[in-house]
Amino acid sequence: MAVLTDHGSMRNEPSTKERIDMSFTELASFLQAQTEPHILFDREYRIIAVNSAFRKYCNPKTSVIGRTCYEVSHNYTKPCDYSGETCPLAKSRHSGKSERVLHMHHTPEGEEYVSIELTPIKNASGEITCFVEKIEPVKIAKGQTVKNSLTGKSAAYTRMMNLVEKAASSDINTLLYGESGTGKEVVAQAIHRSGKRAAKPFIVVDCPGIPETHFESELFGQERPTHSKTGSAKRGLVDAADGGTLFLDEVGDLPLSIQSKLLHLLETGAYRRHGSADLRRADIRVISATSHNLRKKTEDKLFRKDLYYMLEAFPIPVPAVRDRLEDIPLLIASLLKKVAPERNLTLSDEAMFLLQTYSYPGNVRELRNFLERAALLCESHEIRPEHLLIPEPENGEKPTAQQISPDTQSGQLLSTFSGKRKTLAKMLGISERTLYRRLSELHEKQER
Ligand SMILES: Nc1ncnc2c1ncn2[C@@H]1O[C@H](COP(=O)(O)OP(=O)(O)OP(=O)(O)O)[C@@H](O)[C@H]1O
Repeated sequence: MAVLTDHGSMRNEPSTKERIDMSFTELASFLQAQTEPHILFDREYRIIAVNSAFRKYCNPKTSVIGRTCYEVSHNYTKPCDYSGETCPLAKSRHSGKSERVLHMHHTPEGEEYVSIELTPIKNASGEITCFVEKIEPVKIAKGQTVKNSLTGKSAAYTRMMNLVEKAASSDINTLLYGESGTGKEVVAQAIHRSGKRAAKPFIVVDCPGIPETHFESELFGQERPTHSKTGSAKRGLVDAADGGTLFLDEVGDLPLSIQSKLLHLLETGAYRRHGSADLRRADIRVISATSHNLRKKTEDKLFRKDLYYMLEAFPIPVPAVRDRLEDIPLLIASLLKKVAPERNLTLSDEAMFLLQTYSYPGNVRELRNFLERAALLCESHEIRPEHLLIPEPENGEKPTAQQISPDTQSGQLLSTFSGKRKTLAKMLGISERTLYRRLSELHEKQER
């Protein structure tokens, strides 16, 4: 097939058969011509070749050839799926097809999310001989763990990040739903900051916090009273958000009387200040959040159906902490930088164990509270269990070795616990030898 090259001339694109017959050298030369970072791997995760764009992106101090992708990109000693992440190579080896995933990579600027497209290369007998990986940095999540932004690399959080990235590239009405404290406002801010309205205001409407009698004037503004000489007109939040984003937090609490006016604004871009007949215009993007079942509210006639469908054009579930337990160590690191930036606090293995086995009904907010309190109570550099004041589990049960399976909290803990295995065994009430046996059983189950 003839295709147009970057320089405007025509060249022949190799047929599928020719591609399959390509030697590694020819593949490496193909990669070199690509503008995005590309890597060529063998089946054992070892890097065979990289292009110049990859060297620029990764800026390695020593050669990466012969090293593994998980070591170079993640500083891991084992493939990503052993560390609780999705591994595109393992997926592609299994499916025989191209796989696309969002991953967090180590780069000279810190950790950043990248979109990975991995294509298996097959020989003439149809066997996969190597893989080509294309890496595209994702703007939305740049510098997640170091900046005041989104933190997480679990499967549930990565699924959300994929949607967040898409929402940020458009102006579509977005509804974030998830339990209280999961970080819906943080996600809304990230969408705003990564979109084309980033330089314009991000205005929060705290729906439960505004009394119904004041809602209209707060949201749409108040005209100057006709007979008043002293009073002045008041700008509303819609006006303040002009050009930017209006974030409707707990939108289910929006009074019914306001819902029709908001619907009119969303449909026409026009609204009236309270006490005025003049139409005003606002160019806003709306992101809403709810921790309640909004659909149920529409069935109970507490929320207008037409407004619900308008607001939920692009729904994004924000996962609860219990559905992304492997993110806890990352969240702790990120939150400690916020709550005690000067102190370089660390956690004892026992404290880490407690935080990784708690159920978090209050989600990230609750984790943040534990750490804020611990930072106050802890006078040294190490947070210990007595500084955390974690409530006892309601049923009084501590995790046991018997509960360890890939989908239980203890199973997750085994894969992600960052402290010493000796402490973990002690906290679980088992010997180190049993712990290692459980761990290898777990890996075997995950491999299948
Ligand atoms: N991914 C994250 N990384 C770091 N901190 C986070 C993250 N998500 C949430 N937080 C912190 O958790 C707290 C709660 O976040 P946020 O207010 O966004 O949650 P919410 O879901 O909007 O809560 P609510 O439903 O109660 O309004 C905040 O202190 C926020 O800084």
